[in-house]
Amino acid sequence: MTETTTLLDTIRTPQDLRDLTADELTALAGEIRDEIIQIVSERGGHLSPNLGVVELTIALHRVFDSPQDVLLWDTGHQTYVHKLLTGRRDAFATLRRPGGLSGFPSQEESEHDWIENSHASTALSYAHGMAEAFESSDAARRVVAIVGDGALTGGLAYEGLANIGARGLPVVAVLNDNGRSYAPTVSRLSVVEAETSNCRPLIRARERHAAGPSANPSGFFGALGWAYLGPVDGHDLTTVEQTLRAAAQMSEPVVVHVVTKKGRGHVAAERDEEKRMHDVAPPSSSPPSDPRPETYTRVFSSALIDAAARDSRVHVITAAMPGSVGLLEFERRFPARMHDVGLAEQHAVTAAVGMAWAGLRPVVAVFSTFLMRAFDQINLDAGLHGAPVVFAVDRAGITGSDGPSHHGLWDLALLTKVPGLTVFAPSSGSELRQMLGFALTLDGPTVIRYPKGTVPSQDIDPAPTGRSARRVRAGEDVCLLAVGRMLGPAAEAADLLRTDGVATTVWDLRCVAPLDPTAIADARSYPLVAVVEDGLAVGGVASAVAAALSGTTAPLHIGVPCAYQPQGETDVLLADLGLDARGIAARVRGALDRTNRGAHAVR
Ligand SMILES: Cc1ncc(C[n+]2csc(CCOP(=O)(O)OP(=O)(O)O)c2C)c(N)n1
Ligand SMILES: CC(=O)[C@@H](O)[C@H](O)COP(=O)(O)O
Ligand SMILES: [Mg+2]
Repeated sequence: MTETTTLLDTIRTPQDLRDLTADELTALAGEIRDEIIQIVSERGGHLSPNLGVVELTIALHRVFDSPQDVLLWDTGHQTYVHKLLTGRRDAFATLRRPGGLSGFPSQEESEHDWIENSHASTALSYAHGMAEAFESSDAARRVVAIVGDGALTGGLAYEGLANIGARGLPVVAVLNDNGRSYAPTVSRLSVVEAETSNCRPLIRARERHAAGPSANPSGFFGALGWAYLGPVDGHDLTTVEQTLRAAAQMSEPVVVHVVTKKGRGHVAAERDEEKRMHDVAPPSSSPPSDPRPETYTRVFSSALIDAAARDSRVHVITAAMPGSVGLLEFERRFPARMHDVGLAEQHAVTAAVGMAWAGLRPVVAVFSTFLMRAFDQINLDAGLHGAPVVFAVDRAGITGSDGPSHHGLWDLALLTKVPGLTVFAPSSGSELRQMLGFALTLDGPTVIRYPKGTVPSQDIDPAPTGRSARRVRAGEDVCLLAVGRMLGPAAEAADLLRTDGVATTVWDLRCVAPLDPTAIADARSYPLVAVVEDGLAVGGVASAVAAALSGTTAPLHIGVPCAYQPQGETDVLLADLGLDARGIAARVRGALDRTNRGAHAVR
């Protein structure tokens, strides 16, 4: 029996949308929501951002001729509808799986996709560049940037707005204003626009959309050289389409301000006060355990609350991810000391230096991958001034299904090059807790980097406090220097090596900048040293150890190649990279064999 053919089944390319009636479009929107809710519920992913842009995406693909016209999705987590309408409906069930559809746009997947990374606030910069090129070649191609209200709190977005406005390039910027990042969006430009242009709060301007769009030369966008259409109801497909068609005819930069509801059509999402079910974890394969397994993020959250209870100078800054980095309870306990600066990591770092200068003890809680855009601020605002800022760098190392733009692989290689920056890598929850308490006593900048996921069920050889590394087991053939969560696999690899008769010492480095002289002095006495890190193999901790051991044995670099790593299950990705016990042991055996062959060759 043939399965019932749905309208969605009939959409193979965006052109198939053109002939649908208004009723069919409404029915299609319902099918799309059902599909997204089903697949995300089964696999995890970004739920509410996508439910909020169903009508908008349909209208965009009816008005503009992708890929001749360019649709640039900022941050890209809200492109599931776009993927369903551009020939990927059959593959949609592979979303975020190894080898499956990416959770973000992917040029490899489709000619309709452009911006692959999920790092926010970039679309208008890409749009500026493409519009300049089309202008110079008289190419009749429209450039459309779809930017969330959260993404519009990132500084790079303003740089794009200013440049496009100054050049008067015919870019259409669709402001998808659902009032939220994860939490309610701070410093919402859309409110500024509504108030400035109409001296009315956005909520009253929402009533205005019924009167239809009107070009508005005044207001914030007008000051930057943009026309402004809206705000319009982003779920009223007819109005959105009309407004986009009006914008498509304009020969100047124009903002189309659509007001959408994050999670539209899914009651649980609409009621989720924390984050409107922005992202949903895949259902756990194991039965819920009580208590919940402890994660590094939850340990950080608890340790920070304890530190803040002891010291009123402790403040914390997040860049629009309070829940993801574990600050919700802190915010409930110390609302005046929790600062959400929006999608603005560079601002977060330098504001923290300002706080430190004025006598506070600021902590910046941020994903490793997103912190990288603030390297200059860490280096020359925090590092150069030796400011006592603590960076709680979450999601360090391989992170899993979000793929190459989310793995936190560059922090060790970059942050260990900042003079005076202390870098800790805890291997357990107790170490993380100790390190945070200790970092808040230091008079210079400190990084504590830790991975996504649960802490080891038991510490390997609980360590004394302080900065020192610690030796887990004594031996004399091989010295493994483990970084952070790599202590577990390194200790297991040591057990495997010992069954081969290879005496192996394992160090839990704990502090990777500056390196612990005790561990380095010990490592000098071994014929073979290996550094195991879930960061870049070249330029990271292993390179620092090689410099420290210079003149003696050059260490094995057991880490991640300098390449973009795919999406997948974290443990599988780590094993594929040789960062599990078997892989580490195999690398060491190989080095020993080469050493032994070399010794035989010399005789
Ligand atoms: C530079 C950067 N920092 C943090 C994030 C994590 N992040 C992903 S989506 C999101 C919220 C985006 O809000 P908005 O642009 O309004 O899009 P919405 O989800 O509301 O559609 C954040 C903070 C990111 N993608 N990029
Ligand atoms: C798109 C984005 O950047 C975040 O939503 C990210 O997907 C969350 O990652 P975690 O699952 O690690 O919280
Ligand atoms: Mg938003």
